[in-house]
Amino acid sequence: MSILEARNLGVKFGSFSAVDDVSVAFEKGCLTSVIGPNGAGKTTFFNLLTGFHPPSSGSVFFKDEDITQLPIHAKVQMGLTRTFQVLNVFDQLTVMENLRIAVQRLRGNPWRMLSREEGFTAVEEEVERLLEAVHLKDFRSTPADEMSHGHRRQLEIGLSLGVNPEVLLLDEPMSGLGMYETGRMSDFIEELAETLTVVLVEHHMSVVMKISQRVLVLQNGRLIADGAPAEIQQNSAVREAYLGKSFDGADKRKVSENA
Ligand SMILES: Nc1ncnc2c1ncn2[C@@H]1O[C@H](COP(=O)(O)OP(=O)(O)OP(=O)(O)O)[C@@H](O)[C@H]1O
Repeated sequence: MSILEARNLGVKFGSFSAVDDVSVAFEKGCLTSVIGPNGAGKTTFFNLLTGFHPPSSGSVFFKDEDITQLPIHAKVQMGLTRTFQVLNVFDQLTVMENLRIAVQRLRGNPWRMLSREEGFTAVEEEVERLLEAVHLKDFRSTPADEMSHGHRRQLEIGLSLGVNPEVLLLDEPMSGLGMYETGRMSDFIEELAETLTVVLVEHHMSVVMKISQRVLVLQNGRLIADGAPAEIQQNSAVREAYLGKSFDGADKRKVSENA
């Protein structure tokens, strides 16, 4: 069953098509990765799906409802959320404080809610659930800026989980991580995909090929391939898009850059 769908989705910046007539239905429960060379349109595609940029053409459906014109917060409330390439956490606040803000934001007026004991307890229970979900219980009192980049990324995902999403779009969650933390993030994303529909933009090809059930390939804003990882690795158009470099070669370069 499709949970999120792009129908003929496109956006132009002047005469330049950053995303060009992309149609794809994301299956519920499937971990799908979106890959493509730099500038292929991956982040712009996420922006169109989540409403951070209005499309020039086409539509977005969530559970068969046309959500193209809905404001971002309405899409989030429906269960569609995302993370960004640039880390978005409150650096000076502890892990718990960051998560508490995310939970309170979801549950309406934080001050009115906290004035009631049962509201306060519900928030704290939810914060505990999130701490557990993102494996940061040991860091509950640590300010975000004192943690490793990988742990900060986990926290950021925790902030997104605070809105109880059904679909989570992750934009380069392994960017800037060393090899060890990349492996840990890969395991974490697989774990998230056991209960959520995850759509991942990522440059680490070995991770993409290992954890994805489906891979979409964008080039110059167009969807040029869609299939299982093994099919994508054999696809000549995809190999051409990556300038003849093997996926492994591209990946090793990226990992060593980040190590
Ligand atoms: N607001 C904008 N105005 C003009 N051009 C834009 C805008 N946003 C993106 N672009 C252009 O659209 C193209 C696609 O950009 P996008 O960031 O989506 O690519 P990407 O595949 O995510 O790249 P990367 O892998 O490097 O993050 C690029 O050429 C970019 O310069």
